[in-house]
Amino acid sequence: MAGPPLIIWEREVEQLLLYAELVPRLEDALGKFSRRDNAEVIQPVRTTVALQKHNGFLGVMPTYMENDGLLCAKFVCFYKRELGSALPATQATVVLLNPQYGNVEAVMDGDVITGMRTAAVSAVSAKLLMRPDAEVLAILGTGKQALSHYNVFTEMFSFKEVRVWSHRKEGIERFRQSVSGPVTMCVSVEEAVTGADVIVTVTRCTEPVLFGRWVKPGAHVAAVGACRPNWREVDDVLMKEAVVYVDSRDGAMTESGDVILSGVEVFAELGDVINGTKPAHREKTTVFKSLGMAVEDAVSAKLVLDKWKHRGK
Ligand SMILES: NC(=O)C1=CN([C@@H]2O[C@H](COP(=O)(O)OP(=O)(O)OC[C@H]3O[C@@H](n4cnc5c(N)ncnc54)[C@H](O)[C@@H]3O)[C@@H](O)[C@H]2O)C=CC1
Ligand SMILES: O=C([O-])C1=[NH+]CCC1
Repeated sequence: MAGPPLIIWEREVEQLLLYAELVPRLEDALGKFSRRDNAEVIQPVRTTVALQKHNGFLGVMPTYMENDGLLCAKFVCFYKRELGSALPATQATVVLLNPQYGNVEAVMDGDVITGMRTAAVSAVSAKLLMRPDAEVLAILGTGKQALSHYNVFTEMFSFKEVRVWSHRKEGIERFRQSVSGPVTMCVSVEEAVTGADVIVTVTRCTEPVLFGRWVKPGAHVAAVGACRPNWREVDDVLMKEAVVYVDSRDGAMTESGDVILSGVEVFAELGDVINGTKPAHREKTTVFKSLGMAVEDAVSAKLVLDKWKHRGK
C-alpha cells in the first residue's frame, strides 16, 4: 500500500525552487513538448469549466511524461476581477501521481510554481528572441506575475533600466518596495514602453492595453495575461507586425484572444526554436504569447519534490 501523499506548501516551495535550476528543466520540457512524441509528452489543451457566479474558470491541466516517469495535474482557478479588486487573479494546486499505480505522491502549492515557471518561460523567450543589445525592460502590471518576471529577468539579464506601469499608483509603489533593484515608475503605458527593448504584459486586462504604434521595431514582447479566447492584452497592429511565437499552437488557437481575434498566423512554438527546427527572428519585432502548459508545472513540481526529499542531506 502506498503511504499518504506528501503535502508541500507555499513557503517550502518558495525555499526550494531556484530559477537557475528551473530554467534548464523548462527549456528541456518545452523542447520535448514540441517534438510531439507521445512517449515523451502527452499534454492535452487545458480543460476549462466556467464558474459563472464567480466570474472565473477552473482550468485542469494534466500531463504524462512517460520517459521521465512523470504524471501530473494542476488545478488552477482564474478570475476576471473588478478593477482594483484585492482578490487573487489565480489560485493553483499541483498533484504528482505515481504513473504505475495511480496513487497521489505529492500535493503542493501551485501559486509559487505558477508564478516562477511562467516568468522563467518568458525569460526563455527573451533569451531566444530579444536583441542581444537589449537595455530597457518594461513590465505592464504590478501583481504576482510582475514580481516573478522582475526577479527572473533581472537575475538572467543585465538591463540598464526596468520600467513598470500599473493602472494604480499604489500598485507601482508596492511593487517598488517589494523588489531589491531600481525601477522607473511610469504613469502611462506609452511612457513605459516607448523605446523599450523587451516588454512583459502581466495584467488582468480583457481589452488591449499595449498598442503596436508604441512598440519599437525589433522589440520582444512576452504577452502573459489574456488567457481566454475573447480576452485581449495587445492590439491587432502589434500582433500583425510581429513574428508570433507561442508555448503551444493548440493552446493558442483554443485560448488566446490575441491570436484568434487578430487572425495572425503563429510562426512557431518556443520548443521549435529550442529544438532548432524553427529560427529565432531576433532582428524582427517578436511576440511570445504565453498561455501556460502542464509540462511546465510537472517539471517544476518534480524539482520541488526531489529537493524536498534531499533537503538537509
Ligand atoms: N500565461 C500563463 O502561464 C499565466 C498567465 N497568468 C495571467 O497573468 C495575468 C497576471 O496574473 P497575476 O500577476 O497573478 O495577477 P495579479 O492580480 O497579481 O496582478 C494583475 C495586475 O493587473 C493589473 N490590472 C488589473 N486589471 C487591469 C486593467 N483593467 N488594466 C490594466 N491593469 C490591470 C493589476 O493592477 C495588477 O497589477 C493574469 O491575466 C493571469 O490570468 C497567470 C498565470 C499563468
Ligand atoms: O498556466 C496557468 O497556470 C494559467 N494560465 C492562465 C491562467 C493560469
